[in-house]
Amino acid sequence: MALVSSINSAGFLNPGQHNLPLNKYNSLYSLDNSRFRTSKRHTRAKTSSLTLFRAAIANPEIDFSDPHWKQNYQKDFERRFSLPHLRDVFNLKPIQSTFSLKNRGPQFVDGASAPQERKNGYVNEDDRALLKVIRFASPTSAGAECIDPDCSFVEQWVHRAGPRKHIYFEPEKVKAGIVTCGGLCPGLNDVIRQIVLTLEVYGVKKIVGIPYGYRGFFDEGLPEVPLSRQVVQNINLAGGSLLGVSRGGASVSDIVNSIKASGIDMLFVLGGNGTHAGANAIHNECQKRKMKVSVVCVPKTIDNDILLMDKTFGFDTAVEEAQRAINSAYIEARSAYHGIGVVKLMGRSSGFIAMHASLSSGQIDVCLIPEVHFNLDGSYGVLRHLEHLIQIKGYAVVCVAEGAGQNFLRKSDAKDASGNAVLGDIGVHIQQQIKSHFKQIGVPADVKYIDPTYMIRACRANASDAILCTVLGQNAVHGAFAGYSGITVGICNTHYVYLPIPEVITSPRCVDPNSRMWHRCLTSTGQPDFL
Ligand SMILES: Nc1ncnc2c1ncn2[C@@H]1O[C@H](COP(=O)(O)OP(=O)(O)OP(=O)(O)O)[C@@H](O)[C@H]1O
Ligand SMILES: O=P(O)(O)OC[C@H]1O[C@](O)(CO)[C@@H](O)[C@@H]1O
Ligand SMILES: [Mg+2]
Repeated sequence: MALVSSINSAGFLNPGQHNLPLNKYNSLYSLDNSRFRTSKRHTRAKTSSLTLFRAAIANPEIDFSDPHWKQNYQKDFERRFSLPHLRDVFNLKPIQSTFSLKNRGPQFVDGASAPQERKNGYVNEDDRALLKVIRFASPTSAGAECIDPDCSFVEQWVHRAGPRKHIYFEPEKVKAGIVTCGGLCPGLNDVIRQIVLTLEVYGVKKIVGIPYGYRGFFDEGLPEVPLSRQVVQNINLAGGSLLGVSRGGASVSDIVNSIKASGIDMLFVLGGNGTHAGANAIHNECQKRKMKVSVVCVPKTIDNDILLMDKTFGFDTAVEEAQRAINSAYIEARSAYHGIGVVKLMGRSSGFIAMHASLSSGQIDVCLIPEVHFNLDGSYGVLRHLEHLIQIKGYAVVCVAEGAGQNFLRKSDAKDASGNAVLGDIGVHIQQQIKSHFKQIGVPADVKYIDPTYMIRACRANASDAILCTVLGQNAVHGAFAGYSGITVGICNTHYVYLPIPEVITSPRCVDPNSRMWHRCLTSTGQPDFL
C-alpha cells in the first residue's frame, strides 16, 4: 500500500480509507435561528462568530431527551480513548518495572508505613486527566465547545502518562528504534536524547536510529545508527535531527518487514499528522502479523496543528524566532518612507504561529490566518486598510500564515513527496498586490518581504520547548514499557497524557475564530474584519 495515497487535501488522515471509524463525535454544529443543524466538518470558520459554536457531536441520532445520554456519551468517549495494548493481542505477564527513582529523592518522613512504591514515582494505570476544563454556560460563550444544546459539562477523561509499576518488556532483550519524519522542527534532538537516556535507565542496551525518516527502513544504503547516552549527550545543543528527516515514499508492508528483520520491538516515531498516520498503519500491521512491537509517537509539528494538545514541541521556539523576523520587518517599515513590512510564517492549515507571533511581538497591524476569510480588495479589504495605516502612522506591518488566502492564488494539483498539497506563495502574492495597489493610487510605498521559514525550523529548542521535549520523550519510553502501542504523547491542560493515534489526526487542529486568543489578537492589532 502506498502510504501517500490516503491523506486528504489538508494532509490529514482520511479515516474512511484507513479503516479508522470516523469519529462519531467530531463535526461542527451551528446555532441558526435557535435551531440546531448539522453541517459538514469545516476547518475554516467564515460565519459570524457569535452564531457559531463548536460541538463535539457528529451523531445527530443522540437523543438529548434520553436521561442517560451523558453516561452513554462518556462510555463511548472512554472506549474511543482507551489505549491499544499489546495485551489485546498477546497473552502477556507483566513484570516489575526496572525504572526506579527510589535512591534519588529524600527519604519519606511519614513513617515506616510509607509504601515503598511511592518513592518510585509510578503513575497508576487508572490515573486520568481531564481533557476539557471549562464549563461553558452558553453556546455563544467565546470558544464554547458544546455537546448538547444546553452546553452541559461532560467529564472527558484521558489516560495519564508516566512510568508504570509493571512493564511488558524485559529491558535487556529490547531493541529500540527511533525515527524522525516530515520537516524539521526545533526540539527533535532533545526528544531523541531523552528517549535514549530513559531507555538506558530502564536497562535497554540496543538502541538504534533509523536514518532519514521512513526512508531509512527500506533504502538499502542507509544503515541503522547505534545510539547511546554517549552519542546523544550533547545533540540538544544543535537544531535539526541527528537522524535526518524525509518525506514520502514508503510502504507499510516494507517498513514492517524491515522492523521484523532488524528485530526492533519498540519503535519511537517523531513526526506530524502524516507520520502519525504511518505509525498507526505500522502498529496495525504489526498486530495483524502478531509481532510484539510497541509503536509510540511523539507529535512533531511546528504548526501546532495536532488535535487535543495544548501545544506541540517546537512551537514556542518558532514563535520566539518569528518575532525576530517581525522585528526586522518592523524596523524596515518604520525606517522607510511609507514602509510596509510583510512577514510570512509557517502554518499550512492553522494560523497558530502567525497569531502568537503577532500577539507576542506587538508590532503587527494585520494578521492573516487560514481559518479566517479576508478580502484584499474593496472598501473593507486589507489594501484599503494599509492605505489608512500609511496615512495615519506612516508605516504598517503584515503577518500572514502560509495557508492563508489560498483562494487568491492559482490552484495547482502539485503535491510534495508525502502527498501534501503544495501551497501557492501567499506572501509573495500579498507583496505584489500591495505594490501594484499603491502604484495604482499614486501613493509611494516601500514594501519589504521576509520569509523566515527555514531559519526558524532549523533553530535549536528554547528552554520551554526543551522541557516539553524532555517530558514527552521520557513519557514515550514509559508508554512503550507499559505495553501500549499505537499511541502518542501530549500535553492536555498542563498534564501529560497518552492518546490513541487516530483521535489526534482526524483533522488539523485550527485556530478557533471565536476563541478568546483570536479576539485578543484582533484587539492587539486593531485590524477590522476585512469582509
Ligand atoms: N496517510 C498516511 N499514511 C501512512 N503514511 C503516511 C501518510 N501520510 C504521510 N505518510 C508518511 O509519513 C511521513 C511524513 O509525512 P509528512 O511529510 O506529511 O510529514 P508530517 O509527519 O505530516 O510532518 P510535517 O508537520 O513536517 O508535515 C512520510 O514518509 C509519508 O510518506
Ligand atoms: O519544505 P518542506 O520540508 O517540505 O516543508 C515545508 C512545510 O513544513 C512545515 O514547515 C511544517 O509542516 C510547513 O509549515 C511547510 O509548509
Ligand atoms: Mg503534515
